[in-house]
Amino acid sequence: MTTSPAPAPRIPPASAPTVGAPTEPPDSAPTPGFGLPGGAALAALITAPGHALVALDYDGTLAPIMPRPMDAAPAPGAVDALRALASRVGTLAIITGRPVDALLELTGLPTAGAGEDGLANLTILGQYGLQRWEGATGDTVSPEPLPGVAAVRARLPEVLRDAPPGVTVEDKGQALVIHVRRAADPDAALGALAPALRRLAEEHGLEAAPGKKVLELRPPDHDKGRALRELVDERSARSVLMAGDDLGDLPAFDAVEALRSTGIAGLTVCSDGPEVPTALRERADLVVDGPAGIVALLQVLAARIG
Ligand SMILES: O=P(O)(O)OC[C@H]1O[C@H](O[C@H]2O[C@H](CO)[C@@H](O)[C@H](O)[C@H]2O)[C@H](O)[C@@H](O)[C@@H]1O
Repeated sequence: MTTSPAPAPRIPPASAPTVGAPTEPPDSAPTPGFGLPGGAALAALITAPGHALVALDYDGTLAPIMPRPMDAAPAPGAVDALRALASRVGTLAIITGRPVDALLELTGLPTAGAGEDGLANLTILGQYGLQRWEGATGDTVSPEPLPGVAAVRARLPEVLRDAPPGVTVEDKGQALVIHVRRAADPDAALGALAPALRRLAEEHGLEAAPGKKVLELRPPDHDKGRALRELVDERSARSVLMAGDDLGDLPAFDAVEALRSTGIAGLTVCSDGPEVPTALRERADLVVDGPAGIVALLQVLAARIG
């Protein structure tokens, strides 16, 4: 006989400020049902916020999924919640597949002199950690793209010659994303294109990483797990929260679990929705209802930290 693990506690957005673990007094035991170790991490985050690192994915977590990438604006209240939390925790990070410049444009966060705007503790790790933006300075560090990216870019028109209408390419400079969401049958389109795209990526030293109605052709050896681990080490964080919604966030969930074994309290949060992979939902300590639920959680955290 097999048994399923108990589902993670779920906090609906509207009631997040009044129910569940985030409203527990910091010095109380975790809410029954909101079990350790996630509850311990939440308590640590609230009682010692200066040593906490809060990391958030963007698409599907801080912003609702949209048909076109350029339309994915932050959820209502998300930017205000980020601002509120940035001045209250040791490190606030957005760890995203997006390029830094696209993220700054979508969120409207300042591009320079951000420290003056209460965002000194905000770090953006773009393109799965390849790029880095610091709120304290407004500076972005971004390496040269791998040569394989240009080679793949040149070959893509030929590989996508017979792709159905609605298949598009997002060129991120360091990576190329094939989007099928606007095809008549997205899953069929991706199924038909994926083998050739995977071969193309492999030929040029890139990896093909699946996501929500996309296949990303991107440099290997950079994922959100590595990005999160390195930031936690650098900041000597004692507690870490990671929130995400897609397969690209799983390595960061792995990192949180590995960090727990080193004594760092960790909490994984799933921003739930119709396309969230089961593997991610099942791994989360806490499940909230999409970006609205994430915003409510961030608001509660900011309020509890005070
Ligand atoms: O790590 P993330 O911040 O979640 O970024 C991952 C990818 O997200 C974007 O694609 C996803 O969101 C789009 C807009 O809602 C949607 O149209 C698409 O189907 C989703 O897969 C983004 O376009 C990619 O570059 C990111 O890598």
